[in-house]
Amino acid sequence: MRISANFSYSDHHCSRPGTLVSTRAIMNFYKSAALALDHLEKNQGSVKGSLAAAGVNAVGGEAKRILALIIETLKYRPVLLQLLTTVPILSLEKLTFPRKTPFRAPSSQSLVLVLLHDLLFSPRARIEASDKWPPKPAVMRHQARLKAELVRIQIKEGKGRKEDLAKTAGDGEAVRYVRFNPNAGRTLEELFEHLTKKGYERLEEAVYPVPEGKYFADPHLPEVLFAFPGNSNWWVGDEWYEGGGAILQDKASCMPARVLMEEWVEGEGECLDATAAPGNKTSYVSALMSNKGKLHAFERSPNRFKTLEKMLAKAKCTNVKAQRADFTDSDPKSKELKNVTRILLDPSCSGSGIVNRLDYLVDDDTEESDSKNERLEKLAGFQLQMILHAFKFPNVNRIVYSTCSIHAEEDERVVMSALQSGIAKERGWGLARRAGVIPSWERRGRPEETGGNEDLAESVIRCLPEDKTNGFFVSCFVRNGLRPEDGVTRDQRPSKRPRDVIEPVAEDAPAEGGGEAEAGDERGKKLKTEAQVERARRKKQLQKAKKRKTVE
Ligand SMILES: C[S@@+](CC[C@H](N)C(=O)[O-])C[C@H]1O[C@@H](n2cnc3c(N)ncnc32)[C@H](O)[C@@H]1O
Repeated sequence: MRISANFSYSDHHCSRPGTLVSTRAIMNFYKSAALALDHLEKNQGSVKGSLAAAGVNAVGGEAKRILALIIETLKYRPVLLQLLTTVPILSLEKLTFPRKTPFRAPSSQSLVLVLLHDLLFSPRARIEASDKWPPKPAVMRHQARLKAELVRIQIKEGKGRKEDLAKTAGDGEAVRYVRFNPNAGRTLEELFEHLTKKGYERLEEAVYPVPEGKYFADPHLPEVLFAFPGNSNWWVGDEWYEGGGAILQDKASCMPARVLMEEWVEGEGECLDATAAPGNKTSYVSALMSNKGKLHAFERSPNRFKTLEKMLAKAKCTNVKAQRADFTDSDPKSKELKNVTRILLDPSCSGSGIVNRLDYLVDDDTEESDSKNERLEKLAGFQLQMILHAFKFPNVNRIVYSTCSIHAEEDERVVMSALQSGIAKERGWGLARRAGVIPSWERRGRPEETGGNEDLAESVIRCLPEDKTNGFFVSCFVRNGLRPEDGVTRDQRPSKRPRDVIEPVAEDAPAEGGGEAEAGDERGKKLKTEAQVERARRKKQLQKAKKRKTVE
């Protein structure tokens, strides 16, 4: 992908000949770009679409300049974020860059990112704004440190030019993760010895990118997960891999099982993986149960069920009872399932988090797109239906819902709709607080998607490729947990206040990603999320407005 940006960011300091742009316009220029960046982080989509969606009213040359700045900032985003960890401008300049910004203002982080881009990577290497505009001096105060730090990163990465630090496709693969599986019968010490024999040295601390020939314990899941350089392949034909003792699994994909099994004690009850194939999470849950007790695994697709069976056999999971069945057909009160206390729900999703490329950013959005939105709506309806079914299990006290999607439609909005459902209220389902959901993981939910409730947003996990994982989302429902009505803490009018789930609406059952029809106990009926209701309302309004225009 190559994006042309053959114009400069002009203003009255260094403008194109004959152009005079006011200071206010320049400030808006940076703010607009930052607003669009915020929108992209939350919703993905294309850069072009993000301008309008973020409420930026720019056309022609101005829109082009803003778009170029956004694209260029995204290309350097990983290195800019790295700089912000060593030169923490956001905390050093709190007054100018507050943690919470007013409604309709860009986040401080996005604003700093676009300013840093211009200072460090634009052709003129400067922030094109008046010195009186507070964000500019706040960044400039750290100019020397930033430049020195950038040179250090450049040397460390072996890049001749700073432009070579731009993100390229495949960056997300710079780390390969291997999970140790104790079910296979060998110890971690034995794995370490094996790796030493293979020529790998274990580091005491995390270093990114992982140096050639080295590996280390992942800082968030140190007992089981190990990070290797992106180009490693020692496991090909290796006895540990073939014997199921070493499992290749992305870091984010390990999180749901870990969160599900928090404070698990043997004898508490049974566990259930509602959507199990290919079985990576199932095998991790099994390991966290020490391969004891009973773990029910549901998988609806016949082909994927075969893969699941193979995977479980290879990983030596002897406590799993796998069945090729639809989870929503299961009877929560049955003798077989009534002792289940924990459920893992990792249903089919759009998979948008797995995208490791920037090309989606420049797609034209002529169709950003009704069909895409419709697909997300269907998925969200199906995902919600799965959660509501899990809520019915009489003895379940913990349900982890995860997706490999970065779309709020499938993540926070589904969770909010589930929390607003009648059954959640009746049975006291809420969210587990951050303390029980890998609290050391920094990237949490989007408060604007939780009705402004920061505690709710904090209680869920989001991952993005720049976290050296796939894009991912993890939430954890518990009885008597945090609920939407437990205090809105953000001084902001929520952009989308969740409403009650509308149930049921007589329509065909929704189809999910794989194109298979979903069916639950509300057979032939479709549950609508708040997002779906909102979208339908907007569509109607638009149609009305169009009609009015035609008449006029
Ligand atoms: C995202 S994948 C699960 C990945 C798995 N948790 C892992 O980590 O290996 C979703 C799976 O759920 C299955 N599935 C979808 N709807 C289902 C349902 N209603 N009941 C059981 N399985 C379902 C799909 O066939 C697919 O294999």
